[in-house]
Amino acid sequence: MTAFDVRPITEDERRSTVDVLRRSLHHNRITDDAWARTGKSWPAEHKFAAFDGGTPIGIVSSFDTGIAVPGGRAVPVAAVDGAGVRADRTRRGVLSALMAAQLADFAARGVPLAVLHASEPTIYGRFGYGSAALGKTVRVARPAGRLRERVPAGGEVRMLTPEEAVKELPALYERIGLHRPGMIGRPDLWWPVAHDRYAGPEAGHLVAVHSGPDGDDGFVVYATVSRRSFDSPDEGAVLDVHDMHAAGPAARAGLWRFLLSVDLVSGVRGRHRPVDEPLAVMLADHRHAATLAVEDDLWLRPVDVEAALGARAYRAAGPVVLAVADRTLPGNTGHYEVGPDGVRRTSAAADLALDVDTLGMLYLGQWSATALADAGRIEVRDEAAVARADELFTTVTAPWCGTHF
Ligand SMILES: CC(=O)SCCNC(=O)CCNC(=O)[C@H](O)C(C)(C)COP(=O)(O)OP(=O)(O)OC[C@H]1O[C@@H](n2cnc3c(N)ncnc32)[C@H](O)[C@@H]1OP(=O)(O)O
Repeated sequence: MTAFDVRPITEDERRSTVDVLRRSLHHNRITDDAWARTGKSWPAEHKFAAFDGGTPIGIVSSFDTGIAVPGGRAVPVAAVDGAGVRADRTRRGVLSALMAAQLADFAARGVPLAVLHASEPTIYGRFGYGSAALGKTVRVARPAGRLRERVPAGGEVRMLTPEEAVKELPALYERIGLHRPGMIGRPDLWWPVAHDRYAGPEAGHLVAVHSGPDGDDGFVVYATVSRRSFDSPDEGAVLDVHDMHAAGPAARAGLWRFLLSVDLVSGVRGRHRPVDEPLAVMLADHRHAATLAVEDDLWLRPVDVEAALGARAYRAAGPVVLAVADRTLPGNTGHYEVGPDGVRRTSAAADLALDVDTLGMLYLGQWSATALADAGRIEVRDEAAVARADELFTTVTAPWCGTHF
């Protein structure tokens, strides 16, 4: 067993703790220049570190923002944007102690939900996080891949200079709004690292904006992966979409039309796109779009189960009583009646029993109760309640985060 103390970090410990995270993810230590540009993204606030003597050996970090939940409300959320333990101290309970401190802090501050993107899917279930929104990796082959004629059109796409992108993207993201369950707000501290991709000294990304009848309504940040030769269409560059948001179908189509029109390109690839983005059926030949992978993207943990359940809307169906078990935050363990008229704790017998991480999977509408029961994640005590839970929790639009953090 390694001896260590867990406590919030001080202002002076920001840089040493960002390096613990970076080294755990196999990045070099941050340079002075990069720290000067992006250090604002790593404030001391909301960070817990494990220390051996004065030396940090593990770190968890989060920032506060809002998340769209089914029904359209934006609810406060803690976005966990870093977790790492020094390689010689792993598997000794350091992350467990940090997560316990962080979750206790979220609960004490009344934050109803926490979210993260996981480096590995086996880590966070034990801390109550469930895989709540998937993302797909798509590739459209060029030059054959082109949009059908009747796909919405009419707007304009213009490329931004790095300076324009730094100035315009934050307001544009806000204007587009959190229109899908799972989308999160991007606070000021989120942007410096993003800006570095198109405006930093090693910037490899380009930015294009779509304008419709009411002004700017979509943007794409993409990188060009060049090839050695342009001798055949198969050997052109690949455009890698890093960040793309659109306010509606016309803006989305306009941005894809633009990407598919760039010369000397053999393919356009997007990672962690919404699973229901209808890209294939926007193409003249849908086989020119291939889904290469569907992966876990956003993980969600109800921190205050009653407040979390009460924050989202439900479709019309009879109520169900859920028995929720939560080992890390035992105050959540209990029975909850969930229906279109609201949510309340109850002493009534449970229809369905599940752990809090499975509730996280159900919450944004990605997984049906039927699928989770079939997978053995929901214990069914009343068979008829499964169909009611499907109806209550399902969403028309697939959840999607679309923000890397
Ligand atoms: C939100 C994000 O930032 S995602 C990025 C996460 N960070 C990384 O992937 C960086 C590289 N990895 C690491 O730094 C560390 O291995 C961490 C942070 C993932 C885990 O830290 P540790 O201190 O080793 O975790 P800890 O000892 O508390 O493990 C708790 C349990 O999780 C299990 N576990 C921890 N990491 C992993 C893993 N990568 N894969 C499978 N199981 C794991 C442990 O075996 C242990 O299980 P047990 O309770 O049954 O004994």
